[in-house]
Amino acid sequence: MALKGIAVLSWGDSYPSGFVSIRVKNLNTARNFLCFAGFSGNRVTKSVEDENQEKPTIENDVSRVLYKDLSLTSLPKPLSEVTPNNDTKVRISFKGLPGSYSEEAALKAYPKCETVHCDEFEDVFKAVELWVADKAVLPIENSSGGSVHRNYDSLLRHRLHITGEVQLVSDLCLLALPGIRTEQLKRVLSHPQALASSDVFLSKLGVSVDNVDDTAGAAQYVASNGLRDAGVIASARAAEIYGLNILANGVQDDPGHITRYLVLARDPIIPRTDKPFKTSIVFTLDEGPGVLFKALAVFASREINLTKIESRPQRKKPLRVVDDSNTGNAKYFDYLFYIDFEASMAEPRAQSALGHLQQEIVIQCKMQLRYEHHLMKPSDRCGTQWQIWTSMIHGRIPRLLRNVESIRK
Ligand SMILES: O=C(O)C(=O)C[C@]1(C(=O)O)C=C[C@@H](O)C=C1
Repeated sequence: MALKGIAVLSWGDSYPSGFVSIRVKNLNTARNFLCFAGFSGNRVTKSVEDENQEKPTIENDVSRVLYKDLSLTSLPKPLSEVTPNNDTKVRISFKGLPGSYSEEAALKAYPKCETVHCDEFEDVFKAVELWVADKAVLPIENSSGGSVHRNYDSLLRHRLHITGEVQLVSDLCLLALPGIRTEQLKRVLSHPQALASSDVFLSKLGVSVDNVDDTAGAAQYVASNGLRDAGVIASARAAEIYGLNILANGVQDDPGHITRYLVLARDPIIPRTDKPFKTSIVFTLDEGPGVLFKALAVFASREINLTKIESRPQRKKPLRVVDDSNTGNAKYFDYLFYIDFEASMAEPRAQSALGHLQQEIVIQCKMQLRYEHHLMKPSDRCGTQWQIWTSMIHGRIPRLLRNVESIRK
């Protein structure tokens, strides 16, 4: 596994957010229920960094591309090197090459950050877990393709906390080598999502399409191989970095095509009420009529707005009844339900909603919130990751840390 390249870029904003993890267990059915929750601010409101900073230049971008590979085997880095202070930049890991939309999202959130590009989503998480990066920026859904399911699944397998959210309107461009005209293109390379999002435009072009891992990777590939018959769907920044021309911009079918990214960190933030917060939870429910309805009603009855609901099969126990014998037994998938709602866990209505969910919808459940009291060092990361906040809210201490670990595997 290799993390390739580090970049320094600009702009952004960050959100206050914290992260909550809830775990519930239905003792009646001996079925484990897990809730897993987070906070994230629901919109970028203000840059945390000085806006009068030096803007990115081609020289900076090229040097970024030329950064030598980072090997995770040499990690973790000493704390002093990775802890941002007045003199050091926040390091943000993302999937893709410099010039990808994920990097743009990282720069939107943290204008002066140093970006750490990773080949795989797993590496994006690991970069933060191993202290190569301070935070990660991860696409979680987009307005045309919906949820990025694998990243929902990955959230449960890793120890990171959701601490913010960034939304990026992607202006998709058609790029090609200098001197190449649109009529000369026989194929177009890009990330499958970017290709899908510009389907109408590409159909009119009458070209074949090739999937590549990320939009900037496609730009780099065409540029470095001198492919004269190939175009790329990528950002204007990718054109600048890899020396391609922009033949057309705004080629996405939906002009307002938005990708929503999560900001992940090793430490959660403390829930507050002075800014808009979003809380994310994940749980499983017992089978039965109206159970999901009752679970959602705990929010509706408190006028808590839900912004997202997603369900994913529970991998460790995907089926409730397994019967291929045609005897009439139904097969049920066991699902994890992910819900985002607009409220801070510092608000009594959010506490009471989750308390209600815990006490009445999911019987005898346990709940815990992830909370970090102090800066973690690599050595005590595991031990302090799961500080108990539940006792402050619910007057009891969760006892199921072990099970929380197991659902991640
Ligand atoms: O390939 C990139 O540039 C990415 O950042 C990834 C990604 C995605 O994962 O959805 C982000 C936004 C674009 O619309 C297409 C691809």
